[in-house]
Amino acid sequence: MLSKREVFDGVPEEYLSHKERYENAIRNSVVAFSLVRKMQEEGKTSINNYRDVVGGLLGSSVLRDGSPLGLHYIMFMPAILNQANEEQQEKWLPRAWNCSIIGSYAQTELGHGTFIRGLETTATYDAATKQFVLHSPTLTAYKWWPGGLGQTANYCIVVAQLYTKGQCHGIHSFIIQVRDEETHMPLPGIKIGEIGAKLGLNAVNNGFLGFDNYRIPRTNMLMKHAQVLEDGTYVKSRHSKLNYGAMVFVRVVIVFDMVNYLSKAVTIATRFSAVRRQCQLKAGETECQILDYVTQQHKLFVSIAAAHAFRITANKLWLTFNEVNEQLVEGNLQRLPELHALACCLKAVTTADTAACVERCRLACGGHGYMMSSSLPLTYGLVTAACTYEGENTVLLLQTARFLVKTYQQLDSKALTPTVAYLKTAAAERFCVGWSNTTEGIIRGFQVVAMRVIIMSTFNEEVQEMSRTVSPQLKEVLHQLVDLYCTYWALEKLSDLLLYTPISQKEVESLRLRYEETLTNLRPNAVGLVDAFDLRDEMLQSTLGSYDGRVYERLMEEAMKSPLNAEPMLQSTLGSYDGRVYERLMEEAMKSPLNAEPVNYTFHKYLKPFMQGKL
Ligand SMILES: CCCCCCCC/C=C\CCCCC/C=C/C(=O)SCCNC(=O)CCNC(=O)[C@H](O)C(C)(C)COP(=O)(O)OP(=O)(O)OC[C@H]1O[C@@H](n2cnc3c(N)ncnc32)[C@H](O)[C@@H]1OP(=O)(O)O
Ligand SMILES: Cc1cc2nc3c(=O)[nH]c(=O)nc-3n(C[C@H](O)[C@H](O)[C@H](O)COP(=O)(O)OP(=O)(O)OC[C@H]3O[C@@H](n4cnc5c(N)ncnc54)[C@H](O)[C@@H]3O)c2cc1C
Repeated sequence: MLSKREVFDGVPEEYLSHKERYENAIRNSVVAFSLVRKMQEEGKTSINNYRDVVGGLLGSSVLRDGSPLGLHYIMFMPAILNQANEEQQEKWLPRAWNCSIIGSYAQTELGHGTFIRGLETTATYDAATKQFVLHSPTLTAYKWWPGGLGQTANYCIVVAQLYTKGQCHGIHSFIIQVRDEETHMPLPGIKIGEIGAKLGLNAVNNGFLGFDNYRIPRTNMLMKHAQVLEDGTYVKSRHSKLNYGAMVFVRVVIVFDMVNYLSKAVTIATRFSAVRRQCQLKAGETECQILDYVTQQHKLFVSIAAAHAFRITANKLWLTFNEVNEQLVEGNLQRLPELHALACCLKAVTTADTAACVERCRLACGGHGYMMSSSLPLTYGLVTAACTYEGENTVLLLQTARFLVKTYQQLDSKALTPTVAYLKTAAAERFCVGWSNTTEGIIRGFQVVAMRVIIMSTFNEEVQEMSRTVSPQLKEVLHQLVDLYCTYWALEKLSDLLLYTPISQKEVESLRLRYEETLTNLRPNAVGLVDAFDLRDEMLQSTLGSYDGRVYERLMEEAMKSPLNAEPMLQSTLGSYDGRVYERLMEEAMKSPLNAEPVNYTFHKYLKPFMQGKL
């Protein structure tokens, strides 16, 4: 059995080189995912329910800056489940599930990420040989970003423009072997490497991939929805967007991911705020806990409420995802647009809010929040990436807007799907809804705003669910969180409410008072509420947020681990750009020490034994 960090034991990741981080990540990942394989063998996890197990590992301290094996579970396997026919699933899923092959998901190119109908990689069918010819016609056609592709994966799902009989049929997915399973060398016609250092997720090994007339069997096109017959005849899918299914799944999973990161960040900041004493409320008194300042409560408490709101929302979205997918299996596509719009909206809103809240948690901790040892900068780097990947937030909100506008236009002619039924009520009240400073009144106000601007998603609090399953004391606190979350956003979006609802100045003033009262009411339970997230110190990995409150001792212990305290200068800086973006990006990528060698030693020492089940 491998020891967790046999080479770099005791040296925090921040002090490892780019190459050492990758080697460390491979070592930690094969140890971590050997556990998943053990759980498979014991029947404790299966292909259809491994989300929580893998999610727990990917959010854990062992893989705190991502994993080169993450995309294998997050997109490679779900894409096979979602887009391969039964015969293809029988061939590929068992090997993917026991990790005898490691996959990635290659859709984005140097030149295109959002506009996927503009992707340039081509897959041209050759009926004479019953093969597809994959080709990257330009540098901008190179796949760029796929997680794990740099030095780790030997297969990947590639999204390419399908050509057969001289006609283009748009983007489709193909499963493609990119490296030799024995030697791990790139196969002939494959140009592959890693893209270089990033703001965060530097253990993910994001890669680039170019094809030079690379041939694959016809049966490597994923054919659950659309097919190409042996003679080159194209059979189209029931719905052109069924091929986009893998992205919908990941957007749903990202909402759960945000709950984990937001809970961690606000636990760290709230506990630190209970330990940290700074300045006096009254001259001559002892310095007070910074958690007693209303300004600190304003910074932090809405994040506690948001973590609960996002968790309830994520669970509801997961239920909707499964409901709609069961209907898709039966051929009922009616709710697919609603699921797409929901997944877009909630991925965009939860990632943007979480990134803002995590940054606010860092700022609430003063200088100590800026230390890597606090874990807040690392957490920010992880969540801010989610605002971009799996669909850039602006673009996804536009997709939701498109769905809401279409729904509004069909308001009188079409039955509304569950999540937009409120539009009928808001319309019926002809926007003259009376205002009340209650949770229900605020939600109704936002429904009216949404009705008017048709781009606000509404907030669907599960208050009833709480009243059935919690004690009166807990219900009171949870109601305080609901109140806080609603009054916070009512005050944040006051301009919309003033524009579109009859809220009066007097009611705004009482709303403000109510907000501060709620902060005060929540104060006694603030630490208890973050303790309730039940995040162990090993998960938080933070000098500021440890359960025992020994903040200063931990800060000093961590500082003494810096090699700078043991020896003189380290590090150097990188060159700057001259405006030739794609060529410069590729040149910079090639500077990565990982690309200096065709196969990193960790393949033969760790990855290959892991894939062969010998670990
Ligand atoms: C399982 C284990 C999990 C463990 C947990 C792990 C924890 C870690 C969690 C997360 C880590 C995630 C790591 C992810 C790494 C990143 C991967 C990537 O980034 S992969 C690449 C992602 N790329 C994108 O998302 C591209 C974004 N662009 C698009 O999606 C599309 O271009 C578009 C913006 C939607 C536009 O598409 P298109 O031009 O084709 O459409 P339009 O012409 O605009 O027409 C829109 C109509 O099409 C419908 N539509 C669009 N998309 C979909 C869809 N996905 N599903 C259904 N319908 C769709 C839309 O409704 C419109 O319909 P109409 O209005 O015409 O009726
Ligand atoms: C950490 C990380 C991991 C990733 N992993 C993967 C992976 O494993 N596999 C993969 O295939 N991809 C991956 N990606 C790529 C990711 O999916 C793309 O970065 C994302 O889709 C955005 O595309 P882009 O970067 O080309 O930006 P662009 O599409 O060029 O967008 C740039 C900006 O232009 C604006 N914009 C673009 N289109 C519009 C529009 N229609 N309306 C208004 N504004 C617009 C937006 O402000 C946007 O931010 C990853 C990205 C990151 C950051």
